[in-house]
Amino acid sequence: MSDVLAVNAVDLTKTFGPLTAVDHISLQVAQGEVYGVLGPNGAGKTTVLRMLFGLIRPDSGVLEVFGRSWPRDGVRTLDGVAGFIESPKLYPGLSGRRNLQLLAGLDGLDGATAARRVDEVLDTVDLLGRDREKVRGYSFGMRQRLGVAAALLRVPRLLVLDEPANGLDPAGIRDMRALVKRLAGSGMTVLLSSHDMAEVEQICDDVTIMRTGQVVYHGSIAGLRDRAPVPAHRLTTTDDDRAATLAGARGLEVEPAAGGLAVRGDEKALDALIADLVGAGIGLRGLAMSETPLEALFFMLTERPPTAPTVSSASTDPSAATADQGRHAVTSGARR
Ligand SMILES: Nc1ncnc2c1ncn2[C@@H]1O[C@H](COP(=O)(O)OP(=O)(O)OP(=O)(O)O)[C@@H](O)[C@H]1O
Repeated sequence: MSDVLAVNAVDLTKTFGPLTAVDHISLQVAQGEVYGVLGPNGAGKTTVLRMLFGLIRPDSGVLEVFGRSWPRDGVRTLDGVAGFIESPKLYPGLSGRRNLQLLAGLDGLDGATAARRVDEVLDTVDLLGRDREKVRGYSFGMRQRLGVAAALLRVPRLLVLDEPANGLDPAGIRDMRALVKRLAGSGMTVLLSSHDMAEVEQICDDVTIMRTGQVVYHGSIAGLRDRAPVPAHRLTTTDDDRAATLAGARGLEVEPAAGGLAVRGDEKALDALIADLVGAGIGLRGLAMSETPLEALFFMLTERPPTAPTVSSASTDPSAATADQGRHAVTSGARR
């Protein structure tokens, strides 16, 4: 495997009229890496992926895929790249298998090779057994997995998935995550966009977090964990007013929340609060973490005022790049 980056985006910017959808973003995805681009709706994730797939052109900046770029290499930029943006394009009136056979034919695979590859990829995405049914009858999750199968037909070096679990039910999310993990385990480079911190945490090695077109963090998931704040707990008691006073006295941040109080602060202080509640004769009806530490950090990064400084820093952690060193990658599954 060469040292060339799977994706190297430097200072990428894209505007739509007055809106700067992607604002001087940089990011690098090494070969073999599972890289997440994370952000809330409208952060600019899909716009980055569209630029990678050559569906739109950046206003400025450089975007290389395995060392190739659209202005220099045209459609060869997508050699070894597969995936899809938003949802895969499939023929609903044809079976899953037939869809894949057509695509294999378009890619010039001979009959025997095509048949073997189609079987392999159907097996990989767990659709063998349902492959002769029309796509029209597939669940949304099955369609997404068929889209991944279509991408895998080409034995890509880089697989780009745009929010692959978006809109899936819990079982569909579980299956899709398991599939992406399996692919990642096979050594394939994966670039995944998501708005779900838990998904990225489970699947990715490194992440770029975007907010309104800008990078607010990039670096390793491990580095992100080190920065995560104490998560909030949802506390429900028989007397929330007095419980709030006691929480405040213990130095905990407390605010009203649906069905009780949101309490944030040191775990020892939280333990002491429980003892205080018991001592004061206040009944405890519920105490549960209402977000994970990483979710707390994600909301902090993507919902605070935009003037706030970025969380990542170059400091001593080489994996924690600053925003102006930025990294990014995006893709879509356009077949050419
Ligand atoms: N073709 C376009 N014309 C005008 N505005 C656009 C266009 N494409 C995207 N935008 C705007 O650019 C911003 C970023 O959109 P983008 O789709 O990249 O975000 P995203 O992070 O992928 O969000 P989502 O998860 O909702 O898809 C949004 O404000 C969006 O409305």
